[in-house]
Amino acid sequence: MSFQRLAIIGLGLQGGSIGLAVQEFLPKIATTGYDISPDFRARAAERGLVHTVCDTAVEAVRDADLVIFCVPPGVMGDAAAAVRDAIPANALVSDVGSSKQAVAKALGEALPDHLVIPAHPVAGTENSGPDAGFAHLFRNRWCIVTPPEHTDLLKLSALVEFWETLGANVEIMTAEHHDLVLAVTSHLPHLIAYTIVGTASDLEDVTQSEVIKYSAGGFRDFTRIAASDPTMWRDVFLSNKDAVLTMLQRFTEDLTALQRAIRVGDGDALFEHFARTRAIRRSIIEEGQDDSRPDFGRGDHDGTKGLSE
Ligand SMILES: NC(=O)c1ccc[n+]([C@@H]2O[C@H](COP(=O)([O-])OP(=O)(O)OC[C@H]3O[C@@H](n4cnc5c(N)ncnc54)[C@H](O)[C@@H]3O)[C@@H](O)[C@H]2O)c1
Ligand SMILES: O=C(O)C(=O)C[C@]1(C(=O)O)C=C[C@@H](O)C=C1
Repeated sequence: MSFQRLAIIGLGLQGGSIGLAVQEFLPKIATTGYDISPDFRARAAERGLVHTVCDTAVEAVRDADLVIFCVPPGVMGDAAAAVRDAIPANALVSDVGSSKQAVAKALGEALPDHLVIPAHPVAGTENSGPDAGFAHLFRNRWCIVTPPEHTDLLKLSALVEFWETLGANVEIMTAEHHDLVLAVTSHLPHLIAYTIVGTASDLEDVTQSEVIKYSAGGFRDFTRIAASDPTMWRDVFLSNKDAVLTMLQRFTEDLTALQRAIRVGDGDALFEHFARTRAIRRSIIEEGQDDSRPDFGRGDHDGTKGLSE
């Protein structure tokens, strides 16, 4: 089976990118969309993020055979509950939330009579809103699908094919495993970036604005991450609390070990650690997952500038 009518709820970075990607790679699918912000709906229509921007969510989902919720994790349940009676009974419901157990629970409770197969494209930028989306966001990125047990295999494979056609490499895992893995690969790095940028800013009396002056170095990379959407990231940390706290505990222990190595002058320990992490970075690049793309997601709406094929 393949989908014919997609409804996207939330027309920001993710929703907008899905809308544009579908128009480019799955042009036979008719797309409708809704965003809670009237200004964003107007902008989404201007940019043509979907074929039809609707004034209500009910209108957007009414004829859909695939509905994807692209709203912050904390409002997934409310956004779904608002359209419970309007989503056709045989439609597949999915989402793009960055945490999976809490979002799956919220969607399941809001839509007890619908089939929900959650997903998470591990692809994004620090930008948000209807101007942030671009069609190639998912190209060569992972999309993790976390189906419930005993799910409809036909619909699952249609969803996998959908994401693959948008350019993603799909991986299937449990929501629990997803949340643990993403806690360390995505959520913790964001927490660290938010922390270091905040700390540096708090220290401005000491550094006399040198934070800004010298931020062309490694610090600049942290400021990009720390510019990510506050609403979304508040919700990610609250909705993946247990896994994040587990990983934070481990991280703190490792940081303390490095702190000790510096204090006692254990150069070997520091060198070994840094050599290991350098090798990790190089293996990521060898696997073709390097993301140091010039202009990646920074307003070119294409994301391809500077990309070598
Ligand atoms: N930003 C990333 O890098 C990234 C990557 C992968 C997944 N995600 C996930 O995707 C989802 C959306 O994130 P985004 O980056 O597109 O955020 P975004 O802020 O760009 O877009 C979210 C949109 O949802 C709208 N919205 C909020 N509440 C709504 C409601 N009740 N009904 C309809 N629209 C509503 C907002 O107005 C906004 O336009 C989140 O769950 C996030 O965890 C984000
Ligand atoms: O590149 C970025 O700006 C991102 O933060 C993208 C990123 C990530 O951590 O990798 C952020 C959140 C997601 O849910 C998925 C992707």
